[in-house]
Amino acid sequence: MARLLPFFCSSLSSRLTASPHFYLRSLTTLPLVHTMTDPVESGKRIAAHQAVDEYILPHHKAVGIGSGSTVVYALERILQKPELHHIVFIPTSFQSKILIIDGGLKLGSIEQYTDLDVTIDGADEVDAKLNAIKGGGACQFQEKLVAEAAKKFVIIADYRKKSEKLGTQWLRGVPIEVIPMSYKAVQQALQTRISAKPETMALRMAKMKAGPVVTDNGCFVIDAHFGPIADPKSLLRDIKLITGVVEVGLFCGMAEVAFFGMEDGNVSVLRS
Ligand SMILES: O=C(CO)[C@H](O)[C@H](O)COP(=O)(O)O
Repeated sequence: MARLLPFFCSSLSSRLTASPHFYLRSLTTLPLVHTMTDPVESGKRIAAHQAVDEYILPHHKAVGIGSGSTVVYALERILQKPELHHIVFIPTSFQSKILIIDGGLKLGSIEQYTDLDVTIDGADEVDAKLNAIKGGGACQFQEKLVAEAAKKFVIIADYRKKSEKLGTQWLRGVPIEVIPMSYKAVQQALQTRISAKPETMALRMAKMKAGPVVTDNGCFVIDAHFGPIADPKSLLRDIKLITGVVEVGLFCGMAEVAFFGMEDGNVSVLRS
């Protein structure tokens, strides 16, 4: 686990380019380090462990697994609980598929399992009404698909993600997945056709590769920052109506609960 941490402390883009086998080997073969000095990593872990303990239960049959660095701690907890190992786990990205496989857990697909007991996932920002910005790892389409298939959608995050209003903590913008040939048209429409104007907007570029980030679905991502978002649902609706938009990283009215690992070592739980 200790070797796993520097990898996940690195930037989102390097997360996408580094080999997932690196941390999965660490997850399954290295002794776990139980004392953590980094409050962010420790926050992710305590939130993830408590959420798994409360929401992933031995009678469950199919569970969705989100993407990102916090989800690794959910997998860590699942691996510690043999009574959960009969469950089929449904990934939301290449990253979470490899996590499930290398953890020796049962892998299913969203085509096989359309009704899930619960989906557990990280987030980039969560407001007081449990609306969330997601897609920092460019996985928002599959994450939304798998979250919508679940009876319960559970968010796990560290204290930095907790906010009163979306757009005030996560300043990189709302991730918008688009069909590649449409990215210019979508950028133009974002400036002219929706009521909330983006303050900043950029095509997400890859690191260690010339050109844009390409999602697991072969699409591009535009990050559009709108400042504090007054009405996340109506912004979501407006953006989705733009031709070329595949999915928007605004998850409105979906989460049943969010677990935030706080700096003081406690977990703050926000329920709907
Ligand atoms: O939405 C996501 C990926 O598309 C992640 O869940 C989100 O970016 C949070 O990541 P992390 O747990 O690494 O902070």
